[in-house]
This record gives sequence, structure tokens and C-alpha cells, in this order.
Amino acid sequence: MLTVRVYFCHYEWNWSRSLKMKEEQNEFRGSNFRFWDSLSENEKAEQIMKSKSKIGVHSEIGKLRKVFLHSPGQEVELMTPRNASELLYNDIIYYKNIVAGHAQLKSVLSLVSTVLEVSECLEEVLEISQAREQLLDQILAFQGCPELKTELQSFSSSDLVQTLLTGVTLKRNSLESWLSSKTFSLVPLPNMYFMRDTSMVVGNRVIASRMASSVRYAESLIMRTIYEYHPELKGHGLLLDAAYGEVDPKFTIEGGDILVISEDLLLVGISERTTPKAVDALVNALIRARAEDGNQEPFNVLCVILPRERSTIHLDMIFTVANKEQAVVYSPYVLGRERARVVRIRVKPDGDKKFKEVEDLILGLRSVGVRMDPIPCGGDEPLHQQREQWNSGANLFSFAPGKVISYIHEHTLRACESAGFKIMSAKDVIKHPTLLQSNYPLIVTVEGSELSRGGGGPRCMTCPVLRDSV
Ligand SMILES: NC(=[NH2+])NCCC[C@H](N)C(=O)O
Repeated sequence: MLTVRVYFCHYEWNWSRSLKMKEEQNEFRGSNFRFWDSLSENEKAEQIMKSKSKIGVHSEIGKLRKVFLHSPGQEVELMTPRNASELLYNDIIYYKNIVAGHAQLKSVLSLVSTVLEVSECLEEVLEISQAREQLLDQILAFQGCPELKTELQSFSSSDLVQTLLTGVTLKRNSLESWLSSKTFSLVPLPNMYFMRDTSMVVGNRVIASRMASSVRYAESLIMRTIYEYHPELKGHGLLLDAAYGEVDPKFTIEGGDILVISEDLLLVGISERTTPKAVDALVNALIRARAEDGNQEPFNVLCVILPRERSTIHLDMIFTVANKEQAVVYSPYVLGRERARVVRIRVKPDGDKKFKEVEDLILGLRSVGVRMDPIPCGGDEPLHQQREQWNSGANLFSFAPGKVISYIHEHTLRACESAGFKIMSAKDVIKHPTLLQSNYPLIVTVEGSELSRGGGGPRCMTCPVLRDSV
């Protein structure tokens, strides 16, 4: 294999050792590489600036530099048919069967980006006593089990990470607990591998989500703590700090509903997970943040009112961006007779907002100057569309413009091929990373038949922290 030295490796990072090592191991960084020595002084300075900036997401497709993942562990095997739906799963899934699919995703992303494993970051953060204390207090208060604190405080950081992920079984040591229908005093976090939802980077700031379901609260508290304390990520301020504080069912927001199309355009799902009240707060927070940054440009938010169905919990289950002007869509809800309503909010820098209902999402995008040609998830047949969308067939993840990861869905992939994409398996790409250097649009497929039964796809499993601008 061709060995390539990438300019990123030449910058001396001051951050934690493990992260630096990861940078160095990642010698090959995808298609746009150049030898450091071939860069002009200006280009070098620009690259150094870029690598200094710790977080920044201004599009759905900019070349990926840093991404959060969580490789699923034993926590996914703690559910039973009885509690599966409460734990937000479509079915009982087996750890061994999802490992391979997730490992493919991670290997492909590691070829092009720094991959931050959330459990490793959490372990590092738990070494900071203030962070550990704060996180434990918050999680245990939310879960109503503050009595666990003394025991958990005594754990090593790695044991504590494991315990937070796999939960604590309720001790049957009183009549009340003996008769309780609960299994856990501290609920496990089997949804952790859906990294997308619990926090998000919008522009140069972070949103700590407020999850719609209490079984996921702890996940966003974990992310909030990582962004607050981790040397690699801290210091950016929160755009919206929704993870902690009073529970208000009218105020919930999850990352699967937020798509950053450009600096001046967001798509937002109004769904069973994300409420209008939270989106109002997000828009106001953006107005303030942009004013702070001296940004005098107006911006737009397109709000898609999603049906409340299990397979459309988030906007990214019916619409994901695959290239500069192409998106994979679930046609019935984006274009068809049953299409979702879309409300456009035009926001002036002085905070003035104008609301208008637009015809559909694609025309709404046009109305703000963005062309997106839809590629139908499942192809043209309603039967295939429904089956493949159910298994997260519209949920693709872009790691560069026109470079996308998808599950293997025959009809969706065929539609993508007709739209100009080449299809390659993750296995081939991992064996021959130079395949990623192609100039043509590319879809890398990962095995997802078991992963999708957790309720999401490649976009749901990734949380981009840093992307190049497009
Ligand atoms: N961005 C997404 N579509 N995420 C899917 C999350 C699935 C997860 N089981 C949940 O219900 O929360």
C-alpha cells in the first residue's frame, strides 16, 4: 500500500497523549492529501489554523476531520422483549451480530478522520474529580438513585464508564424494591451507539440535547461533560444547554433532527423527539451567537413536521445529504401526497423572523437557493421504499462531498447508482484504502441488518465534531 504522510501529522498537538497517538496512527487521510513539503507557506499556515480549531461543522458533507463513535458493548444485551420498546429498540439484538457491522463503520471512518471513541473520552474526563462529581450528581439525580453515589465514586474511571453504560441492577433489599417492577436502579445505555442524537456541533458551538425519553438522558449528560472538560474539545461554549435542568416534555431536541446544510441554513425535524419550543430556543440562540461572532448575514431554518411513527423518529430517517446537490429521501414523506409540511423561518440578523409554509422540502430548499436532487430510498416501488426506509435505508452518512456510508439496501443502492454513485463494500475499502481516492461519487456499504434493528443507520451512529468547509 502506498504510504502517505499527511500535513496534519506535522503539527505539534498539545492535547492528551492518546489523542496525539491516534493522530499519528492515522497516516492516510482520504482523497485530498498532499505532501506537507509540497505546500506553500500560506497553505501550511492555513492547515495549522484548521487543525488548531477543535470543533466546527458547517455542512453535512464537508471532509470529515473528527467524529465521535461508540463501539457498542454489553449494554445492548441487557434488554428483554418486555423492556425493549421502553429502551427504544425495535427488537432484541445480539451483541456479537452487531460488532462486525460497527467495526466496518469505524474502520472506514478511521481511514479518513480521527475517530473519538466516546468511552475513551469519558474515561479521560472521569479522571478530573470535578467532572466526575458533577456527572455522577446529575445522572443519579435524574435517575432518582443518589444513594449509589458513594459506591460509584470509589470505582476506577474505566469501571465507572462500564457501569454507566451497563447500569446497576435494582437491589431487592426492601419491600418497596422487592415489589418494584423496575429491573434497574441506574438504567443501562443501549442507545449509546447512536451518537448522533445526544449532542451536536452546529457551526463552532455545541448543543447538548434534551432527550425525549428519560432512558437516554444520561447519554447527553455524558456528552455535555465531555465537551465541558475534555482537553480536546472544551472551551467552545454551548449554543444550547438542554441536557440538564427541569424536565419539560414540550422542550426536547435530538441531533437526528438537525441537519446543518450550510452556515446560513439548517433543516430541523419537528418530531416525536424535537419540539417547536426547543427549535424556537435554538433559533434565538443562533441569533445571539451570530451577533457575538459579528455575523451580519440572515439565515434560514426549514422545519419539517414529521409523522409520529416509529420509523420517522428523526428527520434523518427520511432525508440525508449525499453530495453537494443530492439527497437520499423517503419520497412518500418528502414529495408524495402524504408529504410532510414544511415551514420556512427567515431570520434577519436583528432577530426579525418571518414564517412561511412552503410546498415541500425540495422546493423549500430551492426557495433559499439550494438545489437538492432527490434520490429515492428504496427506488420507485412503494413496497421497497417502505421496507428499506424502515431499516434506515434513507439514513446515510457523508464523510466528504460525494463520499457516503450506507447500509446494504439493494433498491436504494441501485437508485444511487443511477444517480452516479459507485458502490463499494467496506471490506474492499478497508483492504484497499486507495479506493477512497476516486474522483467519482462513492457509496461505501457496511453490514447493517442487525445494527438497524436498534433503530438507526450510519448517520445516527456518527457525531461529526470537525469538518472542512465545502
Ligand atoms: N438519528 C437517529 N435517527 N437516531 C436513531 C436512534 C435510535 C434509538 N434507538 C432511539 O430510538 O433513540
